[in-house]
Amino acid sequence: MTQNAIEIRDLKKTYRGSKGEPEKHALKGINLDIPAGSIFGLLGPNGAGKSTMINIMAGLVTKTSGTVRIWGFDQDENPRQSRAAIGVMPQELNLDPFFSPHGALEVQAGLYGVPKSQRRSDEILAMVGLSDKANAYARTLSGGMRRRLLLGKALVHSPRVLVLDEPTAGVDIELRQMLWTNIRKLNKEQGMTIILTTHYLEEAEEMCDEIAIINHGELVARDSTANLLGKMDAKCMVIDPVTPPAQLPAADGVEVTQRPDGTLALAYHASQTTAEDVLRAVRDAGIAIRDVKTEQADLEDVFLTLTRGH
Ligand SMILES: Nc1ncnc2c1ncn2[C@@H]1O[C@H](COP(=O)(O)OP(=O)(O)OP(=O)(O)O)[C@@H](O)[C@H]1O
Repeated sequence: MTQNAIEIRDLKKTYRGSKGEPEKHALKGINLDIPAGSIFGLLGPNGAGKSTMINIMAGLVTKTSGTVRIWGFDQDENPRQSRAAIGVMPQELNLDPFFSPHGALEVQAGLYGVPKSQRRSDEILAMVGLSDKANAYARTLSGGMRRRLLLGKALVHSPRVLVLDEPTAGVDIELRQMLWTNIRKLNKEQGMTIILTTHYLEEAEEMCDEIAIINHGELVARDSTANLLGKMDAKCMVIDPVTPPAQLPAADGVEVTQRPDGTLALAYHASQTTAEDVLRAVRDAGIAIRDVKTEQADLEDVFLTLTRGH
């Protein structure tokens, strides 16, 4: 077994500008190793370059320069083996309306040269919960069913590495749980390396062992989820006082601002200060609390924190 499922070296992608627009440097020299057997999160704001990177791995977009090895196979030197090692569940729900789910899996298996005797279409349909729709027209499938079928299609050639581009964007809780369960199962039982892009910090926190963050085509962070979340523990408690405060609360590690609506925003780091410490500072300042809520750092804040100084 190779140690790294993916090895990316100095990967660059420049899109030519259309109609007099300047060219776009979507990836500016990425170096990244993704350990075999991990669940790896690729995070970044819109336009950061995530899809470009994934599509290069999948062989759907041509890189400008650099090397990509998938399961030890260099994409340029061993295109067939590197392609066989990876399966991709795309973001768009593009399915051929004329194929049933069973038909779609068979066609996909054919494309990858999987012999009939080794096809697992029924097993895959059962896994993604589509057995009862095996022979229905794709156009009669709901959005959630289509997404499950796309996951199934990515699995027909039993890839070592599974890439999921925004697997749970806009899906309901039930489907999200199902996708998460399936992904964990593939990782645990088959040792499949999973790479997923997501906008949801919660998803990354719950699913991923390690995370890379890209911004403007550059890698700005790469660490274990635990370490990154440690850096992302900025919280904010918002207090609505019964009467305007005579003095502002003061405590170590707490930054207080008065908002225009009369509420007090108390920013702190959960790893250093507890909510109880913050509340005590409020009470010590003689402030009676009408209402209280907490705001968590979202990906946007995390980015600001992580990219500050870059
Ligand atoms: N075919 C293309 N031609 C020109 N520019 C492109 C093309 N595809 C992407 N880009 C540009 O490259 C940059 C990176 O885009 P990319 O889709 O990889 O980002 P992303 O991180 O996947 O964003 P999202 O989360 O919105 O999918 C963006 O500025 C985008 O406008």
